[in-house]
Amino acid sequence: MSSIKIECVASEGYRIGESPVWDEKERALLCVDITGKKVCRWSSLTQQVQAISVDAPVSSVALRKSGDYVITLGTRFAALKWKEQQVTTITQIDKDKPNNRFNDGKVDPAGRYFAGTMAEEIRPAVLERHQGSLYTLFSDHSVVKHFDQVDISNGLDWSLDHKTFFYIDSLSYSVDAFDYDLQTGKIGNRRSIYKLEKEESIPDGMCIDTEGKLWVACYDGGRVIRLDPETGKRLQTVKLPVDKTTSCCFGGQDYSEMYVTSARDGMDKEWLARQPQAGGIFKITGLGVKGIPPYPFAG
Ligand SMILES: O=C(O)[C@H](O)[C@@H](O)[C@H](O)[C@H](O)CO
Ligand SMILES: [Zn+2]
Repeated sequence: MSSIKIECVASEGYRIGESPVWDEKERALLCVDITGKKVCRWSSLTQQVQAISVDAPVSSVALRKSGDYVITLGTRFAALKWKEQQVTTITQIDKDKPNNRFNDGKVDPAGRYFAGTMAEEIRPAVLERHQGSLYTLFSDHSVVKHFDQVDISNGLDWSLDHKTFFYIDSLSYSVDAFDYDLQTGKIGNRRSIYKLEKEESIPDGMCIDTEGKLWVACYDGGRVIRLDPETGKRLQTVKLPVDKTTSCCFGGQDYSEMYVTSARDGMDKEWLARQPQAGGIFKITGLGVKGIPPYPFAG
């Protein structure tokens, strides 16, 4: 049995830290602070964070095949050049919904950028319901909407055989699966594979490991849970020293470390005093399982 170690590697105190992605080339962890309107990069070599401020809530970041990054910014898909600190809009969605913004996003194994939207929150998990949709940005920069009526579009990933798409609409308290067609990027046959237990609270970001098991960050649950999508059983719980754990990814040497982002929005003074690391980035080692490299956007 391996021994699990949890370390806060960046205590920047992000308002809503999200979308951790390992950038192997830079040996760095990318992430965003959604309401803090920042894209951040923590270098494992220097242990320092660099941040680029942007003009709207930035909800996810992904690698790009041609180098640099793509982001979801407000209701836009955009390109981000890191060195130049330059943001260029690729395309805009939800134009008829001025109160919407993108939330979590991730690139599929064929290089398409999936990301969903939600209404802006009044406070955590309180918002106008059913306003969100799930979108895909293709490499030719065309966009497809898969479905609407989403509350809080969140975690997403693909099975190792690329035949299943996993997805979380947070307020359904469920982790769902769809059949996935890698050739076309189409999804279908939605079903629930896991319903969160009360103390697990709200399902948020997620990622898959090399054994095909899902890791889900539980917002207000202060933990990540490992699920078997085949049996619908929870296999493991790893608790963190903060309640608002938002998302997770694997990174580091051979993708053997897990990185977990967290938030502090919605916490009062007393709560923050009890959890001074809220909004930090955590590194978990000793899990005894690895992840897979993130796919870069092909466009
Ligand atoms: O991190 C996200 O994905 C959202 O943008 C957050 O706001 C939380 O998930 C939400 O508050 C929990 O329900
Ligand atoms: Zn999220």
